[in-house]
Amino acid sequence: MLCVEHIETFYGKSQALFGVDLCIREGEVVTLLGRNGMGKSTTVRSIMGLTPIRSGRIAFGKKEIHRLPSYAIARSGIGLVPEGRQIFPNLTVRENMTATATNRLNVPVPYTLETVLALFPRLADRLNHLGNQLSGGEQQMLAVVRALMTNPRLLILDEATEGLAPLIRKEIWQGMATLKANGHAILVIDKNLDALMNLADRHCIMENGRVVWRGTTDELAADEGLKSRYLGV
Ligand SMILES: Nc1ncnc2c1ncn2[C@@H]1O[C@H](COP(=O)(O)OP(=O)(O)OP(=O)(O)O)[C@@H](O)[C@H]1O
Repeated sequence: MLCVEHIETFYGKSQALFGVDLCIREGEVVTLLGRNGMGKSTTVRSIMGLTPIRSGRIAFGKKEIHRLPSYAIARSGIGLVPEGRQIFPNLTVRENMTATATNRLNVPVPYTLETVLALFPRLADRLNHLGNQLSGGEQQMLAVVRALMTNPRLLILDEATEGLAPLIRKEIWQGMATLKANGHAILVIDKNLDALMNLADRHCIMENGRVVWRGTTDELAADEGLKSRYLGV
């Protein structure tokens, strides 16, 4: 579904990615792991065209996307929940959910207010509140819901649970587990390794702009050294 092949990305003269490869198949949940500053967000920014790659190739389905502007990449079916929950603060929760809702890819059963609220029931009581009246966790759920309302084929979460209370985090992971059970493909970056081990099929560990390890959850669980070496846990 998503195929990232040997991409190199720069910030000005400074190279951040050195030949990153990453593949996500239909229905798969894949993580990008690694300490701070290793290139996880840059990989996501590269996929979304926010920091265009300098070399390599990115294909989504049958289409090459790496030369497209980021709005066109999003329209091709990738929903990003970026770091720092960028919801509309002066729109209500309901308006936030419907403002960008679309079904461009003609998904047979598109998300509706009801189906996304079933994933995050907490938001149902808040429909008429303004975005800026929500707690951080509720804003993050709203950011996920807003991405889902565009009916993406792939959802990307970049640090979606950063700084949230454990209970709220749990609710977000539960929502993600339901999405996975429904066959949704998800790329997830998070520091919450236990939750990721429960959720994900495969993991890629990044160090200094390269993927230095990839494997299944069982393989990651079996290798304590890996965790202390690359993840600091
Ligand atoms: N806007 C930017 N301008 C210049 N350099 C940047 C910029 N954003 C990131 N970098 C650099 O690119 C490298 C990769 O950073 P990136 O944010 O992708 O890492 P990360 O693994 O996502 O870490 P974090 O968890 O801290 O977000 C780092 O060396 C970082 O300093």
